[in-house]
Amino acid sequence: MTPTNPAAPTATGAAAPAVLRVRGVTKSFGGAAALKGVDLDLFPGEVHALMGMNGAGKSTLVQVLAGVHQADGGTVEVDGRPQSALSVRKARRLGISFVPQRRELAMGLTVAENVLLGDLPTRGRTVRWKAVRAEAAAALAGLGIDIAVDRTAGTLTVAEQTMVEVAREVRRGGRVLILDEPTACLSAKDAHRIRALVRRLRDEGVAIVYISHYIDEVMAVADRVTVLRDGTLVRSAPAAEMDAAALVRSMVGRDVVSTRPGRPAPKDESGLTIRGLTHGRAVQDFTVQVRKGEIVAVLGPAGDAQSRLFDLLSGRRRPDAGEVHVDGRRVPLGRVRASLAGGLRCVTGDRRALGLVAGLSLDENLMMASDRFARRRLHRRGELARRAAPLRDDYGVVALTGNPPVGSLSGGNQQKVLLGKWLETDPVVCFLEDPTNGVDVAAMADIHTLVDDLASRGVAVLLASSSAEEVMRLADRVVVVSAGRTVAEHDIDAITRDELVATALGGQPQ
Ligand SMILES: Nc1ncnc2c1ncn2[C@@H]1O[C@H](COP(=O)(O)OP(=O)(O)OP(=O)(O)O)[C@@H](O)[C@H]1O
Repeated sequence: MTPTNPAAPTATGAAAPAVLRVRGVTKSFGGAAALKGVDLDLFPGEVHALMGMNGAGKSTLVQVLAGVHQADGGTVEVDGRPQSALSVRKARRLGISFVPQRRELAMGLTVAENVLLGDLPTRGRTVRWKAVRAEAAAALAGLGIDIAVDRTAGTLTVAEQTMVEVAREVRRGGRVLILDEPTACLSAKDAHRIRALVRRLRDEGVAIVYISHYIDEVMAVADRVTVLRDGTLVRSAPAAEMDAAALVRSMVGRDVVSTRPGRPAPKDESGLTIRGLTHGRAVQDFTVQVRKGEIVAVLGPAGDAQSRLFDLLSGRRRPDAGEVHVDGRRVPLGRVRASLAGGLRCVTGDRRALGLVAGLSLDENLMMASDRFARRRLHRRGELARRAAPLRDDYGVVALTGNPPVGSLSGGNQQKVLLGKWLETDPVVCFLEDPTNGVDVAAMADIHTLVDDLASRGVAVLLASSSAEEVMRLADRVVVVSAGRTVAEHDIDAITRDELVATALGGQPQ
């Protein structure tokens, strides 16, 4: 099981010694083991995918390598030299760079300032701003990234933010680049740009650790794949020796099939009617009708129109124009309370910032929405656990220890808590923004079944998704949005996946 080869061929075919060699790394949190003796060899000029189900230990392992967590046991060698007690600073000095799931740019600063953060060129005590711009522009151009250096980081798309972070890390001398789900929630086009950048860095000799839940993507980009399950390495092999089904089996321990079920036909009554909804440039004249029991998808890059739709439908923001009707009744806009009272349940795509309260426990988060509707204020601890238990089961939420803070759960488990929290509160209409963001293949299949059940119960579902596969799997109809405007609308059985991707990329299907 342990990868024993001391050297592996690089993309150029030459043998090179491992830049990073990990042996028997263990790590526990509160007495529960997240890593149980993991080995990993990483070679220059390879894309090494790290795969596994939610909670398998991928993020913990890379955080040990990046010095964020200290391992309890085992060894890490960089260029053949054992490193004890890696800190973030030490890891960085050794050329190990980490781009975490959540982007970490200073959003108020410019792209140039972010690329050179911590290393601004100065003369005496004055920053040489011209040099800042020139050096940042050169760093970006050197990687083929076309982003103006004067733009404020906050105005960048998620894909652009990722590229700027990668440029910063490469400029700092990163020889090992760890990317934790760099394409989660990106449109097909943006994900393609990120993968092109990864291949380019690989060809320049950078060793890349690539965490992703997208099997097709891993098969396309990875040279080697290591699979973790329950904190243990179950397989490490060249990607060419694996196929998608075998990969799923080694991650999950069984086959996973997620096929479109025969759902009852939608009712004739409208569950949700949106007319002329407009907010700035993000959403322009958006009109859609969703019948009870129907799933209508809004396909477009995550982030812009989709999060704005979340803001408008949930009442967080008031639109410039437009009307929303739920079950035939007009819902006052711009007030969260009115949106909830109207029967709308909106599940955000930004679970960390908007969806969950990180400091509260798993069970408290899971029951928070139901308790709000029941106007329940006081909890006895045992009672909370008793009420939350069936929901944990139904939504397949798994924690290492009893009832930890929700923020310590793996990404996929957090996503299940978020869905459980809202879907159990008698919705008339659900707006779901990228509901399988960051979840593993098995959880993805589970969540798709939950959404099917929701529609079968007669709920009108508006699904914002950046994944054509997900839209094909779930939706009855699809609305394609680009730059805030609807550019196409199709019945799902009247369009193929490839035509859908082509439309989303800007062209009209023939
Ligand atoms: N700081 C922490 N405190 C307590 N438990 C933690 C902490 N960090 C991780 N864990 C637990 O360790 C296990 C491994 O988590 P990890 O985040 O490494 O999984 P993962 O494979 O990256 O999952 P995902 O695909 O969902 O991101 C999980 O059960 C998680 O709840």
